[in-house]
Amino acid sequence: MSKLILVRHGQSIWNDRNLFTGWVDIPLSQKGIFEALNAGEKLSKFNIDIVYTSKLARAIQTALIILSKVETQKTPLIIHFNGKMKKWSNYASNIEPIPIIRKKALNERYYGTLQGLNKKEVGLKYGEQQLKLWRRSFDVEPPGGESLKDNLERTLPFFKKKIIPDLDDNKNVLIVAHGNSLRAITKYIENLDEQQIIKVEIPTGTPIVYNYENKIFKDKVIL
Ligand SMILES: O=C(O)[C@H](O)COP(=O)(O)O
Repeated sequence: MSKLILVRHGQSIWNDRNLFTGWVDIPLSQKGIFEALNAGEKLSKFNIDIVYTSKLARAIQTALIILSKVETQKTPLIIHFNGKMKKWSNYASNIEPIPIIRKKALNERYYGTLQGLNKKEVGLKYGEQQLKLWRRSFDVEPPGGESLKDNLERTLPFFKKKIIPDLDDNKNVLIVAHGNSLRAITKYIENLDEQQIIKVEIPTGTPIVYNYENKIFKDKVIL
């Protein structure tokens, strides 16, 4: 049996200001740093074998803070896949690494021209109903951006191709990502339909743990 742990990054500076963020690469707020530390404390006794994050700083920052709290002799190691960084930085003969793999597939949903706008002001300008459609419908795209369906179509192939095999290999996997990329994964592993996923909210800095055995996700616990 293996474990899958999902964590949405801690609060970012733009979460705090209620701005659409998407792919804008905003770091954690002070509260977000505390949330990440708190998540790390909750996960301190977990034996984490591999970590996946998005390419965005708020997820990477959260993952590194969590790993600073995990009690292990292993060494967190950010994996680089290109050029000299690949050749020169992944050398780790005497250490047992916890590889940290950063992938665009796990990025937040791209919010298009809404990025940087205040969510409340968008609601006042376009109406609450439109705001809700842009934020929580399954397949309505925000202007120039990705719907949850689009997000799911880039996140799930990666999840199935790379992360499921790790779980099948009995590795305990931590994914630190975003509200919508984690909703996409949740839809798949909990077998939710398009109506059910609309209501799912993923809180910041809160570990969600599943046991995985014989291709089945079970025993969900929110820490
Ligand atoms: O990108 C953002 O603004 C948030 O991280 C997620 O926003 P949402 O809850 O409006 O989808």
